Amino acid sequence: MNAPTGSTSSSRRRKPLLGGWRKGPAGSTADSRLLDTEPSSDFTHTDPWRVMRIQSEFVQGFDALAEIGPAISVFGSARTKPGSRHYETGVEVGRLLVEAGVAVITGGGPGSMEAANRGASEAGGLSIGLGIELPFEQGMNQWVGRGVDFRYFFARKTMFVKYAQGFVVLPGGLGTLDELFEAMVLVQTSKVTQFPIVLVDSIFWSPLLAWIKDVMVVEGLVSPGDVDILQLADTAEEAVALVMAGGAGKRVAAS
Ligand SMILES: CC(C)=CCNc1ncnc2c1ncn2[C@@H]1O[C@H](COP(=O)(O)O)[C@@H](O)[C@H]1O
Repeated sequence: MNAPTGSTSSSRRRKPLLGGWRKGPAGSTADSRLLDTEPSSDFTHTDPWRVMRIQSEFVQGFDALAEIGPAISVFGSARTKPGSRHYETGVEVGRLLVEAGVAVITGGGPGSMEAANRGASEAGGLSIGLGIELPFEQGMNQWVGRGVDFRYFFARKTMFVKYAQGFVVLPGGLGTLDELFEAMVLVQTSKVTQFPIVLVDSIFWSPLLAWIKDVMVVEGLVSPGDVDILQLADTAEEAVALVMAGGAGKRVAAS
């Protein structure tokens, strides 16, 4: 990009400027163009505009969550129904986490997310939902006390990790596995440390763990030690005890 004068000489060629001024129509300035009424709103669908929106999601998330104190993120199926075994375990996990002194963060949706928010809210704790815009309108579950809505999965996923000191993962589908494997990779690559990941319900998770050990480890695709990134629990009590043995428990003890 040229310097503001628009001139370059071959003998003293200027370095390209990052973020240099761009010449607009004659007689216009950045200010005047900003204040002009746009003839069309198409610009709001361009990538530079999206970058601003993405940036605003991070700012909004940081603002909402920076001061929540110790917290644990709870993941699990959007499809479990109240009264089902997995839903009731989720309620119990939410309640016990609050009793252990931490805030509960979920995806803010239905099913096991709602269950964990419900347990946290009924126990009088901070119940957080990080909602995601989806093609089918869902809305935040009614047990979310503090909600933040996201358009972009990746911005939302940053918040789950950044503001929690561990994950409890209830049985779930693709969304739950996506969140679980992202966390595993962050631990495997030391992007996060002291970050317990606790899977609840050995009947549900054992086949996946067996496949990791018997296929991935045997083929040399992951290290035997990578399996230890995950801990297995069968009850809400066990899960909360394991997850609180990490960074969240230390923060509660220190406060
Ligand atoms: C009934 C239905 C599909 C509702 C979707 N509504 C949702 N609202 C918020 N987060 C969601 C939703 N669906 C998936 N997720 C994300 O993916 C996980 C659940 O996906 P799944 O049901 O396991 O695959 C949750 O932990 C959540 O973070």
